[in-house]
Amino acid sequence: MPLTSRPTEMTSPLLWRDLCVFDGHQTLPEPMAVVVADGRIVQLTPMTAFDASDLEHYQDMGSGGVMTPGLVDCHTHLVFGGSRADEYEARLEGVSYEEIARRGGGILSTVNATRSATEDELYATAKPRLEALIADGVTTVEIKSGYGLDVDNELKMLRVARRLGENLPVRVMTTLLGAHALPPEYRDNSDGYIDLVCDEMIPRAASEGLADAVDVFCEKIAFSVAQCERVFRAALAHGLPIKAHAEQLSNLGGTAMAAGLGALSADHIEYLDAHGIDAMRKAGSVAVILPGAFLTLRETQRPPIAGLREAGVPMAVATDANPGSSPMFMPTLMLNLACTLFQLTPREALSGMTANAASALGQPSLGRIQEGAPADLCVWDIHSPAELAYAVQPGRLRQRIFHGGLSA
Ligand SMILES: N=CN[C@@H](CCC(=O)O)C(=O)O
Ligand SMILES: [Zn+2]
Repeated sequence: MPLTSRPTEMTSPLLWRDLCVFDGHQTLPEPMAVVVADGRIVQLTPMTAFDASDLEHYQDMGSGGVMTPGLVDCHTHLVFGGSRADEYEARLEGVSYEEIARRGGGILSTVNATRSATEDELYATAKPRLEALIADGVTTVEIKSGYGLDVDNELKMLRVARRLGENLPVRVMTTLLGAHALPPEYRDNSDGYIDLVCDEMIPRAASEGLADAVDVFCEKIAFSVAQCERVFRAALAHGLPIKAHAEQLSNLGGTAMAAGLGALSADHIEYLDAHGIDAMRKAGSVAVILPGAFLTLRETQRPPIAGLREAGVPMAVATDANPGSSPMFMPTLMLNLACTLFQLTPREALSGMTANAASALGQPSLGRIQEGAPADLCVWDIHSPAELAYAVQPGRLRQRIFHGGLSA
C-alpha cells in the first residue's frame, strides 16, 4: 500500500455514499453519506436525506463498505534499539518477566541497545513499525520514551518520535516515560533517580516541547506509588497531563493515586480492585486494556472488565507495541484479542481504539465521526464493524484519510 508523506492535496470536497458508519461509539442505524472538505467532516447525512446536487462540485470517493474513525493507538513504545527474541525464548523455558528484569535484562537490555543507537538509527528502525500501524488504519499514535533513562537519551527518543510525526501521515503524541525502570547508575538510589526525572527530565521535555504527557511504571520491579506521585506532581507543575502503567503485575494502588491526580488513563490494570475502579470513575480516567502484553507474558489475571463496564469507566484498547512484553504491530489484531481474551464486545473494542483511545490521549475531538471533527477516517472492505474484531485479516483497508486527504 503506497504511503505519501503528506496527505494528497484535494481542492474539491470528497464524497462517500452508502456507507455503514461506526462513529466512535456506535454503528449508525442507516446508510450514510459523508462529505469531507478542508480537513474536516462537513456533512454526515442519512442517504435518504442526501442530495448530491446540493454540492457544487465534489470528488466521488465511492460507495459501500464500513467507515470508522481512523484508528487511535494510544499506548506504544515504538522507538527502541535491539531485539528481545532471546528473552522471549527464556520466558518460554519458564523464566518470568519479573525474574528477567531482576537479572538486569528485560527493559534494561533495551535501554543498553537504545542508548548506543543514534537518532538516525532509532528513526530508521521505528519507521517501518509505524508504517505497519498506518497500513492497518492508524491515524493517531502515542509513542513513549522510557528506554533512555537519562536526560539525553530520553530526549533523544522523544525527538525521534516527533520526527516520525513530521515525516509520516499520522498524528504522533509523545509521552515522557523517564520513570520506566531504574537505570544501573542509580541501582542503590532509586529516589535519586526520581529526583533526576522530576528536576531535569520533565522540565527539559516540557521546555523543549518534546512531551505531550508524562507516564510512569508503578510496580514492584519499577517505582513505588509515592515515587510515581512525585513524578506526577512535577509533570502537572509543568502543565503536562499524566498517565500510568499500573496494576499490571500486582495491586499496588498506583491507579487510584493516578486517578486522584486526574490521570488521563491507567494502563494494563489486570490487578485493579474495586477501589481503583471507583477512583477511575470519579476522575473520568480511561482504562487502557493491553491484550498483547497479557498474551505475550502468558498472564492469567484478566483486567476487571465487568466492573469497569458496570462503573461506566471508558475502556480503550492499544497495541502496547514494544520489544519485550508486546512485540505486536497490528492494531486490528488487538481488537480481536480484546474480545477473545477479555470478552469486550466488538463495539466496545472498536470504541476502545477510536473515541475512548482519543480521550486517553486528551484529544476528545479525534476518534469520532461527527460534523466538524477532523477528517481522520478509514473505509474498510467489510460488511459490519464487528468484522474488524471478528477476523484477523490484513488487506481490508480500502481507503485511509488523514487530515482530510487520501493517504493509503
Ligand atoms: N509494563 C511496562 N512497560 C512496557 C514493557 C516494556 C518492555 O518490556 O520493554 C509495557 O507496557 O508492557
Ligand atoms: Zn507500556
